[in-house]
Amino acid sequence: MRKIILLGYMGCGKSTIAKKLSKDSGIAFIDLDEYIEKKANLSINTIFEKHGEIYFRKLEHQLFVELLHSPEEIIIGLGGGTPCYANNHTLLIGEGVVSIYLKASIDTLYDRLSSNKSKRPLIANKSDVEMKEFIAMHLFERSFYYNQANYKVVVDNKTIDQVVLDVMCVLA
Ligand SMILES: Nc1ncnc2c1ncn2[C@@H]1O[C@H](COP(=O)(O)OP(=O)(O)O)[C@@H](O)[C@H]1O
Ligand SMILES: O=C(O)C1=C[C@@H](OP(=O)(O)O)[C@@H](O)[C@H](O)C1
Ligand SMILES: [Mg+2]
Repeated sequence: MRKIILLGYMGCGKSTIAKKLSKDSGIAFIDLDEYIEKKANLSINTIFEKHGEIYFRKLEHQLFVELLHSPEEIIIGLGGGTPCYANNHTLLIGEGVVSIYLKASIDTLYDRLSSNKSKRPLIANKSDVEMKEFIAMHLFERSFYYNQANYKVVVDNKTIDQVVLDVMCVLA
């Protein structure tokens, strides 16, 4: 059954939109980060701290593939880095998969992430000035992978409901 995949940079709204889209459409959703935390019985922060990022990326790949192979139709909210490692970007296209890049500007990401850093190990210890530079560089590096998605929805200055409607239009 079809897999609806939401991807994009940290803070673009993947987890939030996946949840609301699920509520409005009746299609079940799984947030990949939450799935990883449940399977590892550890928070994302603790996985990074105790085992390191490479371990996290391997687990992320393994569990993403597991979800893609599940028999049900599901909405999957990825982590910001998922498409950028282990050739996961090649899994964003193909039969039975609809992938949507939730595209946000550096300013939108900065505004959302500056008050939401603590559970995101890649930015948790950065100052506001460092954050802005980091997001700009990192988004540039990752854009190639995000642009592999089947569709793109711009999220800047849109409410959660508006973004969900835009995603539903793509799926219709
Ligand atoms: N369209 C939106 N408008 C305003 N705030 C949003 C919107 N989408 C998400 N947010 C907020 O941005 C923050 C990051 O959202 P989240 O869903 O965790 O992003 P991601 O999973 O992509 O990292 C949260 O505080 C969330 O409430
Ligand atoms: O961009 C990344 O590499 C990451 C994004 C996070 O997910 P969100 O995009 O939901 O914050 C989470 O998977 C982890 O902290 C690494
Ligand atoms: Mg998330």
